[in-house]
Amino acid sequence: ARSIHAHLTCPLRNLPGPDRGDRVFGHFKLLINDYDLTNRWRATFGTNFVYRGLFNKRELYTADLSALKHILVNDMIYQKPPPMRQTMESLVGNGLTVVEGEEHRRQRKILNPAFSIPATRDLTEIFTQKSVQLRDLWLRQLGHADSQRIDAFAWLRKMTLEVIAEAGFNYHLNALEPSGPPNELVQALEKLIVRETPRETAFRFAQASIPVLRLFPTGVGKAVPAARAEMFRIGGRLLAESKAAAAADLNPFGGKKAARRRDLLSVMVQSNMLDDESVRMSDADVIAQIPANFTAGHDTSSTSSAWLLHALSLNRACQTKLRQELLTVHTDNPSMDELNSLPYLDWVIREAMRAYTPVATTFRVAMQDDVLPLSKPYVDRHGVVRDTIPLRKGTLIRVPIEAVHLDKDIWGPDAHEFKPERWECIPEAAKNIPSAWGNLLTFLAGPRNCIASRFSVVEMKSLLFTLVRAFEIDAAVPAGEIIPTASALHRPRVRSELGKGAQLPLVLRRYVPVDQY
Ligand code: HEM
Repeated sequence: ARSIHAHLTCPLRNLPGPDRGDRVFGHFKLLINDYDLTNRWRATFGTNFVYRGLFNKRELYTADLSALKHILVNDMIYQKPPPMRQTMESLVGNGLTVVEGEEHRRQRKILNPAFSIPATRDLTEIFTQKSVQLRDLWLRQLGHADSQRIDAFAWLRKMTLEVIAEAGFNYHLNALEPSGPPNELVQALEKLIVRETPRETAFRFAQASIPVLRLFPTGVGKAVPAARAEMFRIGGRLLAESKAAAAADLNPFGGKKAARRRDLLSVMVQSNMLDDESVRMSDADVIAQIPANFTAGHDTSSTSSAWLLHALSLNRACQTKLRQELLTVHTDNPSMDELNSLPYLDWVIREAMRAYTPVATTFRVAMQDDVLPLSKPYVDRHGVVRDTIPLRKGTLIRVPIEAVHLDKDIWGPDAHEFKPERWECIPEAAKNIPSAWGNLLTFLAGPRNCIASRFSVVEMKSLLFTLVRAFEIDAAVPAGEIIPTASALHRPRVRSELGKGAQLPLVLRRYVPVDQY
């Protein structure tokens, strides 16, 4: 009776939106199969609408900038949804991506120095080294041929995994080494790439609300224990090594001082040696940061870099202009400051992160009743104009990052086009987007923004710097053939080869300066 009453009096019931969906799945099955569905609903119902989640429960979509700002800034009220947290927690333990409230603030304070400007400056050498390694591997594949087709996404996955392992935890993977033995961590992560059926995904979500269902793991749930055990075993070993290195560094009789280690793990270990208890973490919590950052940083980085190359492959003029700028730098190993001094490189990255948003969606749940402010009023199902959205505790909210990036009211009629030059003078409306970087929601905003935004942007700059100076990059399939996956992270795939999963075929040619022909 209580749930029927809650349904009938739900404050979202008057919002516009699609007809109620399946009795059990609501619109859930449609949403996890169709990457464009919410965009079409948005075009029909406007900036704020209601749709149905599992068990036909009403969920809110809002792309209103004031509402989004309110949600993202008030992290104590709006938290990650239990199914999202539960899957992550079972995998990574209590790392930064999982914890909420005061514990999140505490962990974030301890981890922030590892992602500061000086720390990123030190890590740039690793970004460049790995980019050069990838460039040389591609050159070797090209051999004496005029051109070579590659799956750039598969290579970028390996390269970004190496970067995060080394820059994050001083861990050497050799994932880019084609003839090397298989690596234990790569194998652990691969165990997690499980293709779930929509039914299995729905069941996993239902497990968050109905604990007894957790006795029956399926899909990802089945793969998690083995992968988690492996990651924590490796994490424990890395922590022991990092502690030994820090101790050797402190010991005046320990012989030659170890080179100062800047990786994330070393920063945490050093912080644990300070007297201030508020910046100390237990060993278990330190170890939990390793899988937390691997999972948060690996797929996102490879996906973002893939879309960057895709954007350039479709825009030869922009690629040439970028190459001209990059060739003005007379070194193969630019510093972070040299990379940051290249304006066109910066525009290209911002524009690719806008036009091809990697993390397209995230979700929050209201932990208490609240009222969302709106920057523009909306008209409800009965024709009444409303200027706020009241919410009940437990309401799930879809944060449509991609929709904000492609909003014609914000970016103008050419919002869907890739035009780096727009960053010379962005529209006033774009300055109202809540943001942690570049007037975009790529790295979200507020206290839970991506801790590694600086790290990721410099990594992408290093990669483009190295690859665009060496290769001319073309699309291997017609433009409309590359579409995103329907997941929250939009990986690239080929429309006519969906069975192959995520991939990005590209054609490479060695770049030869005109005067060397
Ligand atoms: C271009 C690549 C990346 C993109 C687009 C990206 C995007 C994001 C987004 C949108 C969030 C917020 C998710 C949410 O709260 O719902 C996030 C959080 C996070 N990201 Fe990234 N990320 C990237 C790379 C990385 C890397 C390389 C690392 C680690 C080295 C990393 C570590 C994290 C962590 C730890 C959080 C949680 C922060 C917190 O809750 O305080 N990310 N990222």
